[in-house]
Amino acid sequence: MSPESPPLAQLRGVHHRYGRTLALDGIDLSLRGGEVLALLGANGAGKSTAVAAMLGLLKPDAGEALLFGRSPGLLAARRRAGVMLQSAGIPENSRVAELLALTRSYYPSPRTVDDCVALAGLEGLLDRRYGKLSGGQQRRVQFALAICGDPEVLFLDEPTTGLDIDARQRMWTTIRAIVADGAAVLLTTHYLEEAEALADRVVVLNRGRVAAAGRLHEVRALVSQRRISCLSALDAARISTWPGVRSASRGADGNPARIEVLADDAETVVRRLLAEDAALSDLDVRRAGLADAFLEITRSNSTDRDADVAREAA
Ligand SMILES: Nc1ncnc2c1ncn2[C@@H]1O[C@H](COP(=O)(O)OP(=O)(O)OP(=O)(O)O)[C@@H](O)[C@H]1O
Repeated sequence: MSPESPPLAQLRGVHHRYGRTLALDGIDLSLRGGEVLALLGANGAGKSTAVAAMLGLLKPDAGEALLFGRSPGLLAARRRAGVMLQSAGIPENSRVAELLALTRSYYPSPRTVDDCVALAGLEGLLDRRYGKLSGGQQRRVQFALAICGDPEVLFLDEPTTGLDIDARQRMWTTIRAIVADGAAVLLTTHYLEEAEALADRVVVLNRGRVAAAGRLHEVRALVSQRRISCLSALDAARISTWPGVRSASRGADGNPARIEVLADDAETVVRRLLAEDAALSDLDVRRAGLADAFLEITRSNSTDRDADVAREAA
């Protein structure tokens, strides 16, 4: 993937309201071949609305959506894209094999049925009626329908919700293989470890605006905090009052001997920990993960926005 390659899917300055609710407030997004872009945000942040606009399922009030440089409503553009949405609207009485055959028929050069079964984990499910499958099995069928056309762009709206760990890992493996072949994937997820495992780039939405965007490590680096972990008998409540410490807790990983400290100034805090507890052991210091970054970005963004609103109201 090169930053110069033209975007396969794009939103430009998109605004959208549902009645009085401002769902998208000037969003720019672009998705290029060979990358996974993770769209993150709290409930109601605008992720599904952004995906719907990219697919031409809703017409934004302002701005434009482009799929392969064209209107996303055009059949020619849609036949190069695969979609897995939260509400699938799949007929319950149909058998999985029929659903797969019908969806494959929409695409010019679909994957073989065997490939779809292997990639989506549909072994033993082809003769079953969709409505009789478990939630996780239905999710796998939806994934198979999304990838069966061998699409160049794949939209996955919370694809692994309801999947067990094995099924989730398998879907991740398939997504990685599809991207390695040059496709682009737009993924919305509430599982930050999913974004961490798959995404090249991350866009964090907050109240319909882009709160942060960048490569995974750049977004993570927006958070200067470090997570310090060690075995120590020191009092966690007392550590949490030290300068440079955001929080301290004991036994977070189930081990009552372990203390975890979230610190802005890791070096000073580590020096003091070592000075106060000569028996301290198993020290580990790491950059805060995407989950910490996400929380901090959305929290500080909300605070800024609240301040804006308060200023406007004044
Ligand atoms: N059809 C609709 N009619 C009215 N309001 C809507 C509609 N769809 C979404 N909204 C509102 O628009 C905002 C953005 O919703 P959206 O579904 O895009 O968020 P999301 O980030 O996908 O949330 P979630 O993580 O819960 O799926 C929310 O305030 C939501 O209540």
